[in-house]
Amino acid sequence: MSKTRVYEYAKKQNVTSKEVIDLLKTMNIEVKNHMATLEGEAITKLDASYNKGKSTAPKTDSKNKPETKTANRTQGSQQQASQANRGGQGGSQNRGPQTGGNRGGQNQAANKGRAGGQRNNNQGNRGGKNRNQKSKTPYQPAPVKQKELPEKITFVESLTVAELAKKLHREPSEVVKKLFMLGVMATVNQELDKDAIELICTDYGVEVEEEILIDSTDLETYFEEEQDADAQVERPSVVTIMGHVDHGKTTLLDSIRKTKVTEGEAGGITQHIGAYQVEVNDKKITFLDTPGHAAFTTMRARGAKVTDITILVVAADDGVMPQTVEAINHAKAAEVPIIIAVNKMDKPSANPDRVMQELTEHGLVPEAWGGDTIFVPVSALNGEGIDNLLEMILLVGEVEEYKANPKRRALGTVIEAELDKGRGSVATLLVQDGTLQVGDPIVVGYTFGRVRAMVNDLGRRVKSAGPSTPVEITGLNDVPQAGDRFVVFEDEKTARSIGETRAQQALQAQRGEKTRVSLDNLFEQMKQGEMKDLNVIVKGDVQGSVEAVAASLLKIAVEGVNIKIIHTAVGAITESDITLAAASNAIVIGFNVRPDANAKRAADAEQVDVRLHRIIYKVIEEIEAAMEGLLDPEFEEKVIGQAEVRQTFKVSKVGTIAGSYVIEGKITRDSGIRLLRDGVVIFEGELDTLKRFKDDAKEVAKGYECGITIKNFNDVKEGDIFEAFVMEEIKR
Ligand SMILES: Nc1nc2c(ncn2[C@@H]2O[C@H](COP(=O)(O)OP(=O)(O)OP(=O)(O)O)[C@@H](O)[C@H]2O)c(=O)[nH]1
Repeated sequence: MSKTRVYEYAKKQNVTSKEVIDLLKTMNIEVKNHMATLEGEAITKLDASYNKGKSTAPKTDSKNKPETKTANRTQGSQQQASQANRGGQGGSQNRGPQTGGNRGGQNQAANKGRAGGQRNNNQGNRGGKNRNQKSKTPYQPAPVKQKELPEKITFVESLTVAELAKKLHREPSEVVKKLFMLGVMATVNQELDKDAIELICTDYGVEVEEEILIDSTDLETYFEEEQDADAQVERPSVVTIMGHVDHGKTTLLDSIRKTKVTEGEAGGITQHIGAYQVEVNDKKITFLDTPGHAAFTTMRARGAKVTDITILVVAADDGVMPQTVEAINHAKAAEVPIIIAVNKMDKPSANPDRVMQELTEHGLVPEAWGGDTIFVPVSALNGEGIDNLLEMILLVGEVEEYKANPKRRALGTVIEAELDKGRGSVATLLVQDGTLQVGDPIVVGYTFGRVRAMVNDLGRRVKSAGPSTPVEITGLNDVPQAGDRFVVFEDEKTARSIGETRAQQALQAQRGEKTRVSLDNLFEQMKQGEMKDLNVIVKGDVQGSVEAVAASLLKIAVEGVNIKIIHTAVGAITESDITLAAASNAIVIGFNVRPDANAKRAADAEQVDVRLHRIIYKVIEEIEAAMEGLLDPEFEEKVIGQAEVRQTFKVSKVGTIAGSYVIEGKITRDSGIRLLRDGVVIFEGELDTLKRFKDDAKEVAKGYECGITIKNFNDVKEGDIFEAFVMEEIKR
């Protein structure tokens, strides 16, 4: 059954969202707010309740709701209608012949289909059953000499009658005839939409599938492709190290590399390519060795999820510092597991308990204290505890089960890239899935090429690189950017054409940047259902004011909006705050602080909304005002036209099509519809299809004929009147 949001439902019933929410409460159905989605069952219950309500209400003019009798009928027919509607609908021109003849044709086809073997899919079966039950026309043998029907046909977007006929191994004239029987007037060269194609195929008992064309230039789609679970094998975890200045990130990365990389790789010269791999207990771990969350979040801001696990380095002699907190919030925002490395344990002043205590305040509770965060005491300087840390990484990797398919064409993300005088464009790529081979045609960000040479983190030339492996490649036309995606294609021609198209798109995109959330467009984005949370970063002059602003923000209660504070800190607004905001689609609130020059530039470039205030209630007022638009708008009904039903006919999959004549005003596709019989409202609901001949129509004006079907309602009779209305918003 269909889904609808609370406010949409409320609008339909002409009541407030709150009323609906309260009613749901009495039914023990909890919904958060007016944006919540209602499932079939809830809708059914609500419908029942509202229709009951109406039955007891005194009968009023035609503007009002149906009376008891009709309310019941509405209910009863809903199932029936949704059944009929399930497979979509065909064209609905009201020139179809008598229903009897119609069914006879279908029956014949259905039998034919079955005679041709067990090729009926679900749809075919369903259709076939229906026809068998209803049909009283005797079976007529099919013409003998016809070619056999195919088992299945596919199409993209639409087909002309001639194309469809060819696919079905039938004469176009036969298909035209059949369409006519089904109430669709079409010529041989006419395009048939999906519904009409399905209608015909179901009738023939031929399976049909629409091939959806994906946008091949959107690299993201290749990352989202569904993968064969059987082909998935374990892959190394990809780890990023973060932490406060001087807490030992670089030392830790060096120490891990020194102790592990050269083992079994004697003579290998480690080379800085932005990432490296180590081997522990016969398993590999990949480290991104651009420490710090700047790189981490920059990548995420560009849409790339690269890191599987974050190591948060906290110096035991210094404890949790501002950038520690920032790193935590970055990792949390990216939903990446965190392992704590309590560093500098060799120092006499080391106080690991204090680190644990302080991190607990940020939701990172050690296992020893009943939490689930792994803490590993280490000394990056003398190597103590490093093995333990690496084992913990393997453990988390095992639990999270990171997998990839080494057999597919490679895809992944750019870690670093630069222009080398001798070698041209040089890029370090992290292969995230598949295996990258020398010679592969590749698209990287907005550039493309062929992998000319590959060098691994030990400076060795390699021919292939599997999942989670970092490699440096040459052979690209241009220099990509860190965080860009790469995808390997089957041939160079495809890679070139996709690369070139993407370069063009990038140019165009620069002109019309995509919209980030700002208080100005907040309402619009929420209305379109694009946002449920408003992410906020709060920076302030002193801890007290930051806390006060955050607390007041959380108290804002506006239906449908959830304020989520993803980061708070004392100090000026920095570039790092802006990158986090951009990556998390957040707004930044500065209380008695300003952005520094870099942050200002970044905010402009990334179009992050930064709001500066000096008085708390102004902050709250501003946010509330932005959300105000989210309150339920009030609506007023306006009747826009009337149509008279001149003829009705039933089509098994579609339901009842009402061939109608517009006698007043106009009927529009998106108008509400009310069915009047002898001046009494029989049904009120939504239009399902509005057609002129076989084409969907946006609106049909006075003096024209049209075919109308109503959602979930089939009991239409000749002489009934459709009243079309729209709800107009009343400005507050
Ligand atoms: N005693 C001791 N000193 C350490 C340890 N780890 C790092 N250090 C020292 O701490 C200082 C900072 O270490 P780095 O590795 O540069 O710290 P970082 O976090 O990379 O610093 P930034 O790159 O500036 O953010 C250096 O002087 C290191 O020698 C440790 O385990 N024990």
